[in-house]
Amino acid sequence: TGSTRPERILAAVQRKATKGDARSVVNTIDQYCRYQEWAMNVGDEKGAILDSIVCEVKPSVMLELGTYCGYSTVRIASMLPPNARLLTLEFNPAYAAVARQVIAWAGVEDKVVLIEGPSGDWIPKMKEEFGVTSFDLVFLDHWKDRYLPDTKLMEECGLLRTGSILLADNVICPGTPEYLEYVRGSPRYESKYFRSHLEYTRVEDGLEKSVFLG
Ligand SMILES: O=c1[nH]cnc2c(O)cc(-c3ccc(F)cc3)cc12
Ligand SMILES: [Mg+2]
Repeated sequence: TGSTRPERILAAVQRKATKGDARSVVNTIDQYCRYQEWAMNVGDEKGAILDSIVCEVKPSVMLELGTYCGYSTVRIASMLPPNARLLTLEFNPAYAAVARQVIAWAGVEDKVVLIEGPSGDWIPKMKEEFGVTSFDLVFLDHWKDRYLPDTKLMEECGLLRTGSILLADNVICPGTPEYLEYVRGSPRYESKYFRSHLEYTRVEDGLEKSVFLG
C-alpha cells in the first residue's frame, strides 16, 4: 500500500526543511502543498493573519482544535515565548502521528502538548488533566460541525474568560454558518471577519476573530 498525503508531507519536511528551523518547516510545507499536492493547512496567506493575531494576543495558554500535519502548530509555537503552552487536539491518530514528527523536526516540541481524541471528550477534562484555568486564544480548525458545539462546551466548562479570543478558520470555505450566526449574533462576543482565500487557491475564505466578553 502506498503512502498517505500526510506521510508525503512529512517526507518532504524531513528531506528539505532544516531540522530545528520552524520557519523552514512552514515554508517547505507551503511549497509542497502549493506545487505538489494541495492539503488543508491554514497556508501562507491566512497564516500571516494568524501570525498577526498570535503576536497581538501573546497567549500564555493557547488551544488549537485540529492539528492535521502540525503546520499551524509549528507556525504558532515558533511565535510563542518559552514559557507559553500550545495545546493541540487531533481526532485522527494517523494525522497525530505525522504531526508529532513535524513538530519535533521543527524543534518546538517543548511548547506543544499534542492530545489525541475527540474534542467533545477532551474539552471538559482540560482543567483537571492539563491544569488549564482558561485559554487566552483558541484556533478552531478542526471539523466545521464541531465549531459551535465545542465553543458552547468551552463556555460551559469555564475555559473562556473576559477577553479570550476565538479565531476560526474556514468560515466561508467549507463554511461554518451556524458558528458564524452564533458569534456574530451573541451579545457575549465581539466578532470581526478577516477576508482571505482558501489555502493555495483563489477561492474566497476567511478567518473570524471573536472576543469573548464574559
Ligand atoms: O476539514 C477541514 N478542517 C480544517 N481545515 C480545513 C480547511 O482549511 C480546508 C478544507 C477544505 C476546503 C475545501 C475543499 F474542497 C476541501 C477541504 C477542510 C478543512
Ligand atoms: Mg482549515
